[in-house]
Amino acid sequence: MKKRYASTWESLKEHQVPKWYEDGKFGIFIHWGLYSVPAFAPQTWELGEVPPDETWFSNNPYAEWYYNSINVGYGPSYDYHVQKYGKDFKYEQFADMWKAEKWNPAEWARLFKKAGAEYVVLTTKHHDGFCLFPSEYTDYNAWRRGPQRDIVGDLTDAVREEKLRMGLYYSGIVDWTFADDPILNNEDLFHTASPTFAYADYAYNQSMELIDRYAPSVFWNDIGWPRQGEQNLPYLLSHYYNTVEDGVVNDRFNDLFHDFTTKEYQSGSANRREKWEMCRGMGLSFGYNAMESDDKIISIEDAISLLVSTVANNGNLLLNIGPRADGTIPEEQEKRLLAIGEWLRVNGEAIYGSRCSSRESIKYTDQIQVHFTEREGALYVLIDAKGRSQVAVTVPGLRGNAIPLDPEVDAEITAVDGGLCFTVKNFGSSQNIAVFRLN
Ligand SMILES: C[C@@H]1N[C@H](CN)[C@@H](O)[C@H](O)[C@@H]1O
Repeated sequence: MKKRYASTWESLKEHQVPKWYEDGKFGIFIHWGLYSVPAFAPQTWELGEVPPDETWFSNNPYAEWYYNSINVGYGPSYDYHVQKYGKDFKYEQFADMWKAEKWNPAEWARLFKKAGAEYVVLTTKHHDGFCLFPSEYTDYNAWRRGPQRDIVGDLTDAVREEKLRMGLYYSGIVDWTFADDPILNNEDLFHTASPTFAYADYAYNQSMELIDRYAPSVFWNDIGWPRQGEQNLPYLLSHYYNTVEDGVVNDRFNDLFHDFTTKEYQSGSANRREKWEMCRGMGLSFGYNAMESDDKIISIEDAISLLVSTVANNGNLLLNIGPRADGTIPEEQEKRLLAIGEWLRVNGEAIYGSRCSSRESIKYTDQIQVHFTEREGALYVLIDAKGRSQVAVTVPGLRGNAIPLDPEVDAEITAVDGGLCFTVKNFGSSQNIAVFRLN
């Protein structure tokens, strides 16, 4: 019998994180929109590396923040805009330059499948207010302008064709088509955040549109929810769960409710006792930044290391791609997705469907860490030896027979006082992260 949720916080708190989300572990985030046309941001810091103050916001590395970065009227993006497009060029003009002329949603979905992802989360409306779906509440959308397609619907169909889960991102509290005072600190961010009841109703109505039309498996709200619309949330969320029984929501609803908590780069905190998700771009930006070349984005080894450390601590990794305006995925991003998929094809037994072990990760040095996961009664030992071709680590409290999941891994495991010593002489194709099943 399908559970019905009442529009009360008490009823919503009965919602459990669905098994697919606990098991899935790895998702692909996609930031695509008008900002993909200029595709520019200075390469400065990771979120959380510096305070969210004027220095951050006037040198914002997030290319999807291009509107605000030029709206502040100074800084690298403003200078770039004036030089490339001219002082009088309005951001809204990008709506007729974005054509997505090479976009093939089925190709994207096949790549995400090969990458080993279990779910996808696409921006439906980012802070700039441009919608990637035919909203009844604004003509500022990809059906009427630019691509003249239902981007959300077309990608949802393609993703589900590959038997992956489709999630939708919505910028709940920030929409620069309603309020666009320049943002130079977090106070501005939450003040500027569309301070009207009219906007609160708009956000509620568009969220209902997204739920009723696409039934997303993830409703990924960003930054917060309009204060004036907080009283709408219990109904909105109960409607979501009554529509999408195994749906999940994140923790960006003004700390009022969540299924899982979120980290973003170095910002946010993770508690291994509850489900959380780590999101980041491959470089410093979520939207495509044409300045971010192959040597400026996360290495394959570090991406897999992040996946392993996140999963071992009860998290999911939502790794972002920033497609070009024409609908192609930059080769350096595709290369990383395929390499992660390759690693998961060999070592995924320790990842998918696993659960956090009672054994906490062990950090021997900055380069050498050992993580643990458990699945179906087996313990998995994941040895991450960043940048090393060989390694020998003693893991306390282990005994028994350890088998490498990758037959190309050349390792010796010997019983020593109170533990097992793993001597890995060759990591094979496993990117310096060797996984062993302990029976
Ligand atoms: C996933 C990221 N979330 C931040 C807000 N923390 C956004 O400002 C950013 O553009 C991106 O969408």
